Formats: sequence, structure tokens, C-alpha cells
Amino acid sequence: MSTGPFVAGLKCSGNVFWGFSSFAWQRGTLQLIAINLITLHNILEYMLNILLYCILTCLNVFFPNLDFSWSTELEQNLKDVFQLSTFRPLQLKAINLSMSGKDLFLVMPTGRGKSLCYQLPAVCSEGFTLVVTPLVSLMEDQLMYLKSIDVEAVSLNASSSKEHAKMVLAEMTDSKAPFKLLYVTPEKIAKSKLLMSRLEKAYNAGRLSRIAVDEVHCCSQWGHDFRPDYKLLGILKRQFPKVPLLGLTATATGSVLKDCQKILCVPEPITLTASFNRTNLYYEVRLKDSNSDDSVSDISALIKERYKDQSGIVYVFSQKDAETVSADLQGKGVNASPYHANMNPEDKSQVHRKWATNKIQVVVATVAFGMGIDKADVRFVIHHTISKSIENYYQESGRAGRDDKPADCIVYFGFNDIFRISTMVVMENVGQQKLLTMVDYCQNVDRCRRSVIAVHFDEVWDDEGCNEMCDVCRHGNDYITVDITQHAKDVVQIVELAGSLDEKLTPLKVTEAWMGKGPAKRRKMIQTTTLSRLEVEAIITSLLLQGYLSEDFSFTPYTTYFYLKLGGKAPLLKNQSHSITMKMRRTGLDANTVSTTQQTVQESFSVPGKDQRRKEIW
Ligand SMILES: Nc1ncnc2c1ncn2[C@@H]1O[C@H](COP(=O)(O)OP(=O)(O)OP(=O)(O)O)[C@@H](O)[C@H]1O
Repeated sequence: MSTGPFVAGLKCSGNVFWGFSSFAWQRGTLQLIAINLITLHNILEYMLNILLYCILTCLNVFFPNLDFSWSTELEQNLKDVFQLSTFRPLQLKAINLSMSGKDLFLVMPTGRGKSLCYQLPAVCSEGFTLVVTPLVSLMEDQLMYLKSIDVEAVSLNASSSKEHAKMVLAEMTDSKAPFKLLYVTPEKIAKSKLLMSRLEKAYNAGRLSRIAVDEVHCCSQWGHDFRPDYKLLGILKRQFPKVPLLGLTATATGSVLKDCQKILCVPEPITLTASFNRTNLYYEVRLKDSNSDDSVSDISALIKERYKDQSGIVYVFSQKDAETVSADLQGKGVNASPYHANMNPEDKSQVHRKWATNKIQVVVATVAFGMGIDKADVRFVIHHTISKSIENYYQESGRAGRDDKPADCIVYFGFNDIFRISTMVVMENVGQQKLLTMVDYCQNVDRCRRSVIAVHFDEVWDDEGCNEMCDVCRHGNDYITVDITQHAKDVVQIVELAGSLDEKLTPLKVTEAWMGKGPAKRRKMIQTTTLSRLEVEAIITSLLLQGYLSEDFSFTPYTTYFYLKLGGKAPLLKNQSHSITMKMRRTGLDANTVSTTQQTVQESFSVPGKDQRRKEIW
């Protein structure tokens, strides 16, 4: 507030003073009142906003199906077209937001019904919805499903015939065209100028009602399934800013979503995230013995006994494994067929069709049989080899129990598999880091398996949420913490010695050296162990996960070799007071004991009988 006139008045006569003073007083008072009114207005406006927010939140919570102009049509089409009676959590909210023109990222667990969130709005809107999807097989599945419920949909991909493409491109701008959804691969958007020009025409004619980007995590290099052509999809929002975009994924962390937002040029998307917890899935890890890998016998026994006549998938590491494991299972009387990317398309769709109609009980597949596989009654997903990341594992195991009934997700965890996969993902951005997180999921028995998955996806987790639906929670009392400091020193000494002799050791060499299987001369220089092979492998894995050992790769024109070298934490072992512990299955020891001697460790490590080992981790 200016005091200029008041100060000037003081220097003059009384009248002038009073004249100036009263003018100044009035002006000051008015200014004060104005300021107060503005402040009051701001406070009221702020309170009103809070009140409005609370009312909207309550309405959203208690009446998520609050009437919009499209609500009746939605309900009607949900029942009549999609033959569903109710919405699953978050579906209606997502649909209403998208129908009101908001850009949205929807993170919903596998099998929860993300597709409905763009298919139903497409049916209830003018024009058509553009759906970008990464796989042609996924596209074909959706087209098959939509055809079965009489929803008109078309697709454009590399294998579309010229006539078909011409017809679709012409219909895009035809107001009488019947299709409601147009499925395209990201490659089409990136490469076909004709498609872009048609989209532009459709946009100008008001026929492009919505854009859905399925598996939106494929945009980000930090996601688990980066596809370079997804990087170019920002063109859609730049060219068609008024069209609401819906990005869908089951597996994206907060940072991956931030990246996707930037890549897709979506200024302020609303993100809806459902819990990752699939309550009907039981998670379990079983050890694969490197000495006598009888995991296929184990798997066949499980399928024939526990999952008799039930549908399932066995995931394997390679195309060769798909063929051999499938043949082995067939040899043991299981109705199984292989599925991998190198099979011809007819054979692949035949296997898929036969499995979908229960003519094949088990598909033995690589990751090629993953995204979009939607069979309701899959009762088991068994991983013969660990996945290369938690995201992959969540996607693959997510094929189980999509009908909400109980289903099992079992991983066979083998020491050698870690290094087989490691050499495969070495060129990938953060490939090693992601693999080690998966190894950690399998190796650790001190945390609920669900909590590892949930925390990985940035979800705040309460262990009560598991409800003993994982082996760790179910057998929690069977584990004990043991001290492995001396073992760690022995292993580190072996790797250190090799380094000083300019030798590189593969994990197999380290294992065998520690077990005393190396040359006699070498044996004299190191401390060997009497622990079993499984125990030795568990300790080496733990040291790798904890950073006392680390990976070292060597490339030849034909192959990649994996070696173990000292990790960043190895020097800590020189410190006498430094100790390392590890949790493992208890065998007769008091659960609260933390053993410190080698003798105790050996006791606590004693491996259960073969049959028991088959059922549980340690
Ligand atoms: N409201 C609902 N009520 C009952 N079933 C539903 C509902 N919404 C979707 N479904 C069914 O759930 C199954 C999975 O749906 P969808 O394929 O869309 O899953 P998704 O979330 O895309 O999973 P993923 O990421 O694993 O592909 C489908 O068979 C679908 O018909």
C-alpha cells in the first residue's frame, strides 16, 4: 500500500493535512478492505475446490457409475454385445474418463479385462477407434473374438493383402463404413504414409474417436519388451491432439510410464493403477538339481496327477527346449505340443486352436506364446526355466486363472539357467539387472513372493494380502537365517586366486573348484567344502545377488561366455567383523538361531530327500 500522499500532507497546513489525511485514510481503508475481500475470496474459492473435490471423490467412490449421457448405452452394450453382467474394478472409471475425452494410462493386472476399456467405448462412439498392438497374433485373437460377438473390426499389418488394405483405407473416411475398431501394428504407423494421410482425413471428418495403445510399456527402453517402432507413436498425439489416447499395460513401473508419457507426447494423462495382486494365483519356486535334472519327470508327474485333464502352459528357454521338453512330456504320456516363433504360421495357429478347444492339454512354449493368450481355464503355468525378468514372469504366469478360479504358477529354478539367460540378455539395456531381480525372486525365501512382484511394480504391499498363496508364506516357519561368512571368504579366495593366475572361471568351474574337483595342485591352494552341490550353488548365487561376486563376459564370433569375477563388496570380507547371512530351509534347528559355525551351516543346509526336494525349495 502506497503512503505517498500521507507523507506529502504532513509537510503542509492542518487543513491540507486533514484533507490529505482523510483522503489517504479512506484510500488505505478501501485498499485494506479490497485486499481482505480478495483473500476471503481466495480462501472461499480454495475451500469450495476442496469441497468439490471431496464431493466428486465420494461420488466416484460410492457411485462410480454416475450417469453420463453415454451410461445407459454402455450398460446396454455391456450386456447385449459383450454378454457381461458387471464391470470389474476400474473398468467403468477408465471407460467414463476415456468417453469424456481424457488421456489415460491404465495399469491393470494380466487377465483383468483391459481390452473392454476401449472395445466398449468404441461400440458406443461415432466413427472408429485406432488400436495399436504389438503382435499380429494378438490382433488376430481380438478380431476373432470381436467377430464372434458381432462387433465389426478390421486390421492392417504387414500380411494384409493389397485389396484388403485398399478397402480399409477407403472405408476410414466413409461415414457409412461399419467397422468400430481398426487394429494396426506400430510398424504400419511408422512406415505407411498412406495410412497417416487417411487417419488425418478421418480426424478432420471427426471419425477418429479414440486411440488405444495396447502394451504401452513397449514404448520405453526401460520396459521389458521395448519395440523400436513404439518410439515413433508420438506422431499420433501430435497430429490428432483432440483424440483421447488410452495406453494399456499390465507391467509398467512409474518410471516406465513417465517415459511412455514423453514418447507418446501426452501432456497430462490420468493414470489409473489397479493392484498387481492376482489373489487366485498360487506362486511357488522349486529347485532344479544340476546333478540330475529330473525337472521334466517332475513336471510330467505334476501334470498327470495334480492337473489331470486340466489346461496349462509350460514355458521354456529356447525353441530347441520347446521341441525337446514337449517330446519328453509326450514320451511320458502327457498330451503336449511345442510352440515357438520359428514354427510356420499354420502350425502355430493349429496348436493354439487345439489348445484353446482342449484337444491339447499343454503347450510347451517360448515367450512367443505370451501376450494376449486369453484362455479362461488355464490351471497351471509352469516355468521349466526362469523368465528373463519379473515383468516377463508376471506376463507369462498371468495366463493362469483368468476365470478367477485358483491356479498355480510354478518356477523351476536352476543354477545353470541363470548363466544361459545371462549371455542371452547381455546386450539388452539393463538386461542383467532385470535378470538378477528375477533370480532374487526365486532365490530369496525371506520375503513373500507376491511382495517381491508388488514392490517391483512400485505397489505398497501388506503381507496379509498374500493369504498364504505363495510357498514362502505357506512354509514361512521352515526357514532359518544362517551365517555364510566363511563360505563367502572361501569362494572369493578361489575367484581371487584365479584372477592372480590370469584365469577366468565360469560358475561351473568355481563350483567344482570349491567342491574339490579341480587339479590336486589347485586344491592345496584353496579351502574346499563338503557342502552338497545344491548348497554350493545357492551360496554362489547369493554372493552374486549381494554383490560379492559379479558377472564378466567374453565374446567370440560364435558365442558369449559368462565368468565370475570379484564384486564391489568382496573387499568387505577382509574386515573381521563383517558377516553375511542367508535364509534357507530349516532342518531341525531352532528357528531363532543364527548359526555361526561351518558345522551349523552344514546341518542347516542338509538337503531334504529327493521327493521332498521336489515339492519344496529347501
Ligand atoms: N467385466 C468383466 N466380467 C467378466 N469377464 C470379463 C470382464 N471384462 C473382461 N472379462 C474377461 O476377462 C478376460 C481377460 O480380458 P483381457 O484379454 O482384456 O485381459 P487383459 O487385461 O488385456 O490381460 P493381458 O494383459 O493378460 O492380456 C477376457 O476373457 C474377458 O472376456
